[in-house]
Amino acid sequence: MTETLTKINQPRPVTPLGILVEELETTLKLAKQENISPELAVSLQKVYELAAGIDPYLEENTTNESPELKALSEKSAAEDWSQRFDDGETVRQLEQEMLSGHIEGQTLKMFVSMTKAKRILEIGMFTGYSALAMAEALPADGDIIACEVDEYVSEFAKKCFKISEHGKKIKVKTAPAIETLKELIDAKQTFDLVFIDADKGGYVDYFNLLIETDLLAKDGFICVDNTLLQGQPYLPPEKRTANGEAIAKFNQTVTQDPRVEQVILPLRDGLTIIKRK
Ligand SMILES: C[S@@+](CC[C@H](N)C(=O)[O-])C[C@H]1O[C@@H](n2cnc3c(N)ncnc32)[C@H](O)[C@@H]1O
Repeated sequence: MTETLTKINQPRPVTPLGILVEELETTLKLAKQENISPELAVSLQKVYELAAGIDPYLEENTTNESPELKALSEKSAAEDWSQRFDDGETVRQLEQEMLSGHIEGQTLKMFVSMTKAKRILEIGMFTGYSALAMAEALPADGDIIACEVDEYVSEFAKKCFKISEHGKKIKVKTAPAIETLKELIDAKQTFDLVFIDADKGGYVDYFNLLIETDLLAKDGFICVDNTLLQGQPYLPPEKRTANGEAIAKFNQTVTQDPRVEQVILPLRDGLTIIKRK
């Protein structure tokens, strides 16, 4: 491995749990400067250890990612995304934190195996981690259509797919996802599993298109990422960003929709699983 690939920037916390652990570290530091009771000190330490131990424990006890996924993840972390944006190579500011990673990738792989999905649609590919993770669980004649709006990151992902025997199952569509979805509907395409992980403001439209057409197979599943968006949907509404507001609206839309049933898994930044009733 080259020196550049091993020099990995540490991702900032972008999940409710990651943010909670960071806040607890600050709380502990502040508490140590105060004259707090030994009971409060013990209690705070216990709260911190309970929260901070979860992610490392999940990492330790989840099947390792493949060498190809590990390489893709390291290559994505080593890329200077701010520079690519400043140079006009990407159409928006991308960041390594967008990548789903080991635990979510393995979860998606499990869903593909459990549902015996053969056709997958991904809306929002970035450097291709989740697409390749799902491709690894697909049978040889399975396929994934991966939608990505950014040309630079599409090419980045395609290069990573070439080093995996499963990469050939992934077909990248570089265009706004809504256009690709409409093309797929016109072409009467149907998917067993759809993973939504793109612009949060588009989630409601993607969901409605999937449910109202045959794009989602009759007994198909939709997985939706970031549905806890750093805690914003359940924190005071006045503190929400535009993305937080979009996710709060999306969750409410799904909850009130009588055509579907769903569950939000508190995995990473929240992963919702939806099926038609
Ligand atoms: C969170 S990342 C996807 C991460 C990826 N699924 C993974 O697990 O590694 C979101 C991606 O969606 C793309 N995107 C944003 N808006 C889009 C749109 N309207 N159509 C297609 N892709 C879009 C962004 O360029 C970005 O690469």
